[in-house]
Amino acid sequence: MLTVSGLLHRFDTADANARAAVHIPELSVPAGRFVVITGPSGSGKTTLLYLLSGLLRPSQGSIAWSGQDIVPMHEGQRDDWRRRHAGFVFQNFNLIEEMTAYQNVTVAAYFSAFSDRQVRGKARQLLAQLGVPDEKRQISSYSRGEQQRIALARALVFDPPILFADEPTASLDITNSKGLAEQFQVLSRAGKSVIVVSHDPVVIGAADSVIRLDHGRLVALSSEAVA
Ligand SMILES: Nc1ncnc2c1ncn2[C@@H]1O[C@H](COP(=O)(O)OP(=O)(O)OP(=O)(O)O)[C@@H](O)[C@H]1O
Repeated sequence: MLTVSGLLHRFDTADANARAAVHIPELSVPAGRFVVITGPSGSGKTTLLYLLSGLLRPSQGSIAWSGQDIVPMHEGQRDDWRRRHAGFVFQNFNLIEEMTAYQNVTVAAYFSAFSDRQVRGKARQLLAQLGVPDEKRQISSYSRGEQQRIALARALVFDPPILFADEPTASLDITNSKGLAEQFQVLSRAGKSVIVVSHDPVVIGAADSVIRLDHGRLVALSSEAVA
């Protein structure tokens, strides 16, 4: 369960009258939902995603995941919270070119509490499940759709309860976009909270709830799941 209260973020901290990039008085989302954040360019979508995932600390307000407010946490505590709770998928995949698919999925294991064996098994299982050929070749030789699925496998390797994605289908064709949107549905049905910034009608159409922003404010909610 996500509960947001009095959330406000200004990038220009010197000017108290500067327009807030994000201002959301109240929002709550039950756990295990596939939620899309959409809206025009500059409306605050990425800023909201970064706030909800603890990558950015708001100027004011609280952001509680399962009752735990991440805003008062020190940076190290927030890093630790993210490691244990969140996976990320980005528009440009952010994969390491010189590594294989499997190495990309397992690279963060060095910094985790998981055993090598657990991570190795999970990585192979995810690559197989997502239909990515697990071969010893460089990332650049994989198709864009395969690269995004490798990035998804990497985000899921520690089995986080929350998945964040920022425009994950922006460089995919319609078939791969549909495939990824279906994966998000599968993950949310399995109990994960999936929070995705997207303009893509395919992704928006697949979501349980849609949060529409304009000038940093929530202007529409598509479902009663979000209140
Ligand atoms: N680091 C920053 N410093 C100052 N202003 C910022 C910063 N990051 C974002 N902004 C501003 O905050 C507002 C919201 O930006 P944000 O990137 O969240 O919008 P968006 O809806 O994700 O846009 P797009 O769809 O174009 O990616 C914009 O006016 C942007 O210029």
